[in-house]
Amino acid sequence: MSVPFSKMHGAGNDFVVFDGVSRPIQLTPQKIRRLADRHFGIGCDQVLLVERPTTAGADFRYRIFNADGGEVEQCGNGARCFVRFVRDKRLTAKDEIAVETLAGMIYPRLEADGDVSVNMGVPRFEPAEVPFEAAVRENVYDLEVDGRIVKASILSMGNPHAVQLVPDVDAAPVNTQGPQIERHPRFPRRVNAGYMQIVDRRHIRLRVYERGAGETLACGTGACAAMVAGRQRGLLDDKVEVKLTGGTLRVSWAGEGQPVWMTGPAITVFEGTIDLEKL
Ligand SMILES: N[C@@H](CCC[C@H](N)C(=O)O)C(=O)O
Repeated sequence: MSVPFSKMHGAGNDFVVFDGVSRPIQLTPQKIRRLADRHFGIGCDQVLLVERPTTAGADFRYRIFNADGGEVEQCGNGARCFVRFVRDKRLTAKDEIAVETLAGMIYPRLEADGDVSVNMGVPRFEPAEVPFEAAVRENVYDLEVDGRIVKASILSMGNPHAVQLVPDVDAAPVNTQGPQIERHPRFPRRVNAGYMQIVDRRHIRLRVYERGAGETLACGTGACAAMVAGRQRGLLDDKVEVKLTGGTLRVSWAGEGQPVWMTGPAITVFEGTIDLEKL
């Protein structure tokens, strides 16, 4: 039986989105890999599934699957597309939505100009999230990669990130070193590897080698993690524009213990139907 889907993107990070509220959608890792395949499927970085909530007070449950088929905790660009999707499909009329994710609740808000802002929650640095014995100054850790020491800020935006400072993001070894960091033995659940160039105190450039998806044109949680990492190193103000390959996001963070806010676009590219049984 064919089911409807929407093909969406947020700053070029692209998604296949299913409505699991109106009908049950059964996805397996193998089906997700096939859907995400840019030659044999629809093609996307992540598959998103909107479902009824299981938590009191939540409006929806939002599930995220990387292109490699694995279910993950959080996706920032996806959260914005999620809002556009539930509004366009008339699954809610609310502007502010309480959303259950594997990483806990998030609270996205549709803005008057069509952009979406998301309260992405409080960044975490505690040992359960950061598998290193000793914190070092400004949350920067030494990682050994190919016999060389790489300095990275390690933190969780619900999902794990390792963010490096680089002088020129265009020349950063995103696709050579990124996969090694993603699967570095220090990260048993793997990690998203970010490369941040500081332009000035209110502007950064960023590329991210995403866990389970490879380099994407934008990573929302990666943008939040990079901004927090830059703030911890004393290099950024509390409101920053993050320029990614596929677009720009606005991120603000007042400091430790406070949530990170991210604002940016959420675009529907096309809609279609697909027979999940025949994948
Ligand atoms: N593209 C996303 C992050 C998706 C999940 C990530 N690859 C992970 O495995 O944690 C974003 O916009 O945040």
